[in-house]
Amino acid sequence: MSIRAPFCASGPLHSNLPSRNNNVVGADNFAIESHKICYSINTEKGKLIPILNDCSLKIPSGQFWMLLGPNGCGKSTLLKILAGLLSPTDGFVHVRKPRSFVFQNPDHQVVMPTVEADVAFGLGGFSLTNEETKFRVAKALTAVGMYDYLQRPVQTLSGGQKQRVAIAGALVQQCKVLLLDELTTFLDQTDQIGVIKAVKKTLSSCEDVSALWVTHRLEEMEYADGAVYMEDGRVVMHGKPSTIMDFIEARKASYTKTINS
Ligand SMILES: Nc1ncnc2c1ncn2[C@@H]1O[C@H](COP(=O)(O)OP(=O)(O)OP(=O)(O)O)[C@@H](O)[C@H]1O
Repeated sequence: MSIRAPFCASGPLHSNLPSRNNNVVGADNFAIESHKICYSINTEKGKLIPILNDCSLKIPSGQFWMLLGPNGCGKSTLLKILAGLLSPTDGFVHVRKPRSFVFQNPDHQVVMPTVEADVAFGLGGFSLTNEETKFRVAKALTAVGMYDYLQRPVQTLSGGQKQRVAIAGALVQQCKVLLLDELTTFLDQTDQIGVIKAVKKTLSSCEDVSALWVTHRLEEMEYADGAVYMEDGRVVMHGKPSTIMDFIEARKASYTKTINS
């Protein structure tokens, strides 16, 4: 799993969980599939706090999906489980690999002085020649519309540009699934649109890459192929964006109240 941040998960994913028939879960046409995931936290006083309950979803390969729901409903926790950063207490999860998790804060993403070096950083363990590295870096930066910034110092980039470089850092490792945690939170409106369009374009140009994008912004749904809606630690529904929008519209009063609180 590729992750461009201060902590990292390694080893086989959830090897303690039951394996299932491939016809039911983990089939190749789904990039992400979870079945009845539960996640609880043990407090120091020995109290068990349930965070996720029976979360099941299926996201087809090559698609761009959104994950929405009120504050505290469990979106980030679910995303971290899909990324392998947390292990579920119960249930089954299958995510195509390699997969990459990109964080909310653009300043936590970039680790090297120039754009080119930063994107190449993720190829450290790949034993590639210089030419191969340069080719892959150029391809990843082109996919997110940042090739012209190859030699730029990363500290001179805007937040949205840093996010796109972070996404290129994931793509350069030929990841199959991008897990994106509220990337537009710290960005101004132009950068927000720039990043979401870059992800959308990347998915059209890179064969078979899927993305799950956590957001609070309903206007971003116009870019989605599908959406997952959560409440109180549960996946309430997932499917076509229009169906999810209708559902949220019907609940808008409570949804708006919680996301604005
Ligand atoms: N380590 C933890 N200890 C205690 N509670 C936790 C912990 N991690 C998450 N929670 C709780 O689990 C719930 C879900 O958190 P999570 O961050 O997944 O929600 P979210 O939907 O991403 O929220 P937001 O939209 O505000 O980012 C919240 O009530 C949160 O306080």
